[in-house]
Order: sequence, then structure tokens, then C-alpha cells
Amino acid sequence: MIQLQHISKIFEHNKTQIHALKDISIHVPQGKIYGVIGKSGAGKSTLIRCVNLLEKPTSGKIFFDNQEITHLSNRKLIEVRRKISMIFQHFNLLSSRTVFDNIAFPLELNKTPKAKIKQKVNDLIELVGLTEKANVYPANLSGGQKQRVAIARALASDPKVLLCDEATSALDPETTRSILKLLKDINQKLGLTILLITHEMDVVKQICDQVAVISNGELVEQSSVGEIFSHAKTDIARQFIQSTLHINIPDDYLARLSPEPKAGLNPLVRLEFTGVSVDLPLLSQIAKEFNIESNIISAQMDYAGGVKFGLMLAQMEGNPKSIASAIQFLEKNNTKVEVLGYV
Ligand SMILES: Nc1ncnc2c1ncn2[C@@H]1O[C@H](COP(=O)(O)OP(=O)(O)OP(=O)(O)O)[C@@H](O)[C@H]1O
Repeated sequence: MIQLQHISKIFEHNKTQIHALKDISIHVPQGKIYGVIGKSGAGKSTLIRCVNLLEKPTSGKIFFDNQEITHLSNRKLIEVRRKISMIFQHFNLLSSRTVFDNIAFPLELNKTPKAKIKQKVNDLIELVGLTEKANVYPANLSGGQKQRVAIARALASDPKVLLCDEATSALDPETTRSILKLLKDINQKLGLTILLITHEMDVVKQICDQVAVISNGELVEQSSVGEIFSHAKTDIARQFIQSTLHINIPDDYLARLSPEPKAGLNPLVRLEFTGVSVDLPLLSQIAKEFNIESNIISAQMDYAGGVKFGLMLAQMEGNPKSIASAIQFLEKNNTKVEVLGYV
């Protein structure tokens, strides 16, 4: 549906060059939800703005529906942009128009007959769950409701693709979940392809099928969501995954934690289970084979892209040689083990 081929973007600023995007190639398949994740300044906004050519890439090609659109005339670009809608972090609604009139706006610009506008806008209002709010002004809506209006407006032109520029970053976690659910419903009901950018792995985890990780303008990893959660290849992807798991060393353990092994102290380990290792009875195996007792301090398991993954903090008790063998055994069984210290 959308293909970016070798996209680079250089900004000139005060006579210095900023390489915002460096040779990025991605393919967003039809009907999928594709997430691009990166830290602040990684180049996400520039990337998504290149897709509908709000930003012209310095080099590279952009294809939409197998047609190259990189160098289209402005007139043709307007037509293409009707098929590639966009929603934004701050909603960008017209404050002087009601919910109904905001959604009707692109249809009015398009000279759609009034009766058709009425039917279509009412259908969209129902789709996004705002039937009671049709005549309300944006100032009297919550953030989540405003984003629903923006989504309905974006859908008015029957787009094939929806670009979401940090669409939930201004919303609280519960509202974020409801907007992501709405996006997923629309993706499934309408077969709409969605490309979103975010700095939150939770967003990727909740709705994306595929993900690309960008860092300093470079594409560092690209795969299905299940694959990245089970076999992340880069540290930055792992950091994003860990940010979705909230597991901390309790204060009383931190106070006692020694960085070096000492007689009478046991290692405090952080175990990262992904993919196959989650379902194996590894702790009972190390108990039987190496005589290691594991005192679980905290643990969290989760699902993403159909894959289970999780983190655990545990204190391992046993003789140092057996502990070393047990750690080797865990690593052989796809569990990442980090000794955080000794308690
Ligand atoms: N119009 C511009 N002129 C000059 N530099 C720019 C321009 N737009 C972006 N940049 C620079 O390009 C780099 C990437 O910016 P971009 O906004 O795409 O990152 P981002 O990942 O979206 O970050 P954030 O999440 O903070 O918005 C940054 O170094 C930024 O300062």
C-alpha cells in the first residue's frame, strides 16, 4: 500500500545540515497497522510527513498504491491526499464549528451534495460513538472526544490510509486505550491501512501488526510485533520493550544490594523471558538439576502480537558453581539473565 524507498531528508538550519532521515525503506502492507517508534528527535514526524509529502524527501521514492507520488504536481497531490488522511496529537479541529460541521468540512470543500453530507457525517458520528455530541463545539469536548471527531473527519474522504502522528500522546492511559480500540475497530471494519508514529511501545503493543524502530534518523529494526517482542535484535528495541514492563527492585533490596559477590549473599537476577522460554518450567528445572532455589520478588507477563513475554526479579540461592551453571542453562533456553547485584 505504502512504500518508502531509500528516503533521506536533510534540513538546512543556520548553515548546518541536519540529517533527519537516513536511507529509510519501509513497506506498509494493505490493511495492516504499522507502527514507527523512536525517541524524541529520532525523525518520526519527518518520516510520517514525507508519506503524504507535507515534507519533500531530499532523496528516495514514495509509492502509494503502486504509484510513485514523490514528484506529483500539487493538483494531483491534492487528489492523493484525499486517500491518505492524517490525525494529529493536538486534534487540529476548527473551534468555530460544531462536531457535525468539523466532520462535514472536507466534504463541503469537495462540493459533496448537502443530503449526502448529512447522511455521511451522521454515519461517521455514529461510527466514532459521538451521537450525543453532534451539535457541540470542540471547547466542550474532552481530549478523547476531540480525537474521535478528528478521526471521523479524517474518514470523511473515504481514505485508504490513515496516518496517525502521535495521536494518543496528549491523552490519559484509559482514553488512549479507547482511541486505540477505535482505530483497531476501524482498521478491521473498513480494511483501512494505518501508519502511526509513537514514542510509546504500549501503543505498538496494543494495536500494531508490524513495527519499525528508528534512531537518529536511521531504521534500526523492522519486524512483526510478535517477532520484536520475542527476539528484539537491538538494544534500543529492548529498551522500548522494557518500558512496557514496570518492574523495579524494592527499596529494601536496593538498600542491601552489594555490587560484588560476598560470602552469605545471593545474586539478585533479572530474567527476561520471550517467546518459547515463557512457557518452559525453567525455574523448577534449575531447582531439580542444579539445586537452585529461586525466591521470586516480582514478575510481569504480557502479550504482544500473539507472543507472551515477561520479566522477573528473583534471588537465586545455591552454591556459586551451581548458580553459574543454572544461569548458563537459562541462557541456553532463550532467557536473558542479568545479575543486578548480591543480597
Ligand atoms: N523544519 C525543520 N528544520 C530543521 N530541522 C528540523 C525540522 N524538522 C525537524 N528537524 C530536525 O530533524 C530531526 C528529527 O525531527 P523529528 O521532529 O522528525 O523527530 P521526532 O522523532 O518526531 O521527534 P519528537 O517526538 O520530539 O517530535 C530533529 O533533529 C529535528 O530538530
